[in-house]
Amino acid sequence: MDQKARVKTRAAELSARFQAAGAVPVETPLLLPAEVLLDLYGEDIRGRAYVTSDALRGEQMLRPDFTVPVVQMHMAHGAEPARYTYAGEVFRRQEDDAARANEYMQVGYEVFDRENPAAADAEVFAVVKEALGDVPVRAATGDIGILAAAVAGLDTTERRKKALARHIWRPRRFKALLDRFSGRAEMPASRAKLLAADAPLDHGYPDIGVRTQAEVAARIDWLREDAQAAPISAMQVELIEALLAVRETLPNALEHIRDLAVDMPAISEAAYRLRDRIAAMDARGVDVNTLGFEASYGRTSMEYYDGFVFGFTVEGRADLPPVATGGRYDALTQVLGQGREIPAVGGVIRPGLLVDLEDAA
Ligand SMILES: N[C@@H](Cc1c[nH]c[nH+]1)C(=O)O
Repeated sequence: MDQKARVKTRAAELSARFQAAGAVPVETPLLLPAEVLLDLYGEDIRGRAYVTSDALRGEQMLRPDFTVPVVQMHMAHGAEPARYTYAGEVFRRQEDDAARANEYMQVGYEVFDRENPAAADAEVFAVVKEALGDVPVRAATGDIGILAAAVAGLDTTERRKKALARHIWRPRRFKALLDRFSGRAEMPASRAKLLAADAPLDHGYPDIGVRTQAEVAARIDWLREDAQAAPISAMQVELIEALLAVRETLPNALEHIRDLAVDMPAISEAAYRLRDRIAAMDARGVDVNTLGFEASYGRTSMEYYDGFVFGFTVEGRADLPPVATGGRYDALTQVLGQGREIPAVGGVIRPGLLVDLEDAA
């Protein structure tokens, strides 16, 4: 059998497994409206989606994933609770590694259930893990909700918190902002000059940039206002950095995070959710004592994640993308829900990688 046909067969097996776990098979269009949906993925995918124009329908893109169209479909006419599975191709441009596929299959499992989010997290993780069988993978878990709560709890202006929350996904920019907001980094001379000028927009040459004068003025206003705000305290910065550095087994991570929560009460709720998730995973037979938790895990993937995140990577093969990934995306259901929302979590397996690994075994 040729390789593509084998991958399809393997995908059908995975899909059958997910159906046996309670999921209903669904299909989504290959072409999606880019103007409405592309921003929901965040910067990485926005730069990597194949977008084309259509005179009648506006910008269209080749499906970069299934989660967004499945959420859209569920919010339009799905009954609750719901479990879905899908199998098909997704498309993402590769920027630096031509050897990586720009078109590959995903088989997914998504749970929309408001009853018990911790149990749903554990269910998705366990179902995906079991479907991976014996291939030598290493699992990592994280929680975007803990980071978001820590940022929301900072003692600083709303705008700064918003800026930091937006940059959770870009660790270097996040760090640079934190340095700036805490006064650890000096303001660059060029900016100091800009903020000091009376009429910074009267620069004497035509506007050729992508921003309008009004946008530039608004940005300068915010930089001025920000320059007046009190710095974020050194202690709060240290707490955030200590949190970002948490990287140990789940039970140890929980303990560590609870310690941090003493000085950072804003993360207490999220720490309870982590505790409940660990208990739910344990109840599903996951060996939580050896499972890793990295607070920074998932900070470079889909920007719709806002809670539990996980991935399975191939042991000793850092060159390969993860063979399975997933996470919780409660807020996405609200964005696409037109007034409705439902907690939701899911994950995908790449059957193409699985076939390669099984061949190599
Ligand atoms: N859609 C995600 C995986 C996922 C499914 N459900 C939740 N997350 C991806 O393609 O990376």
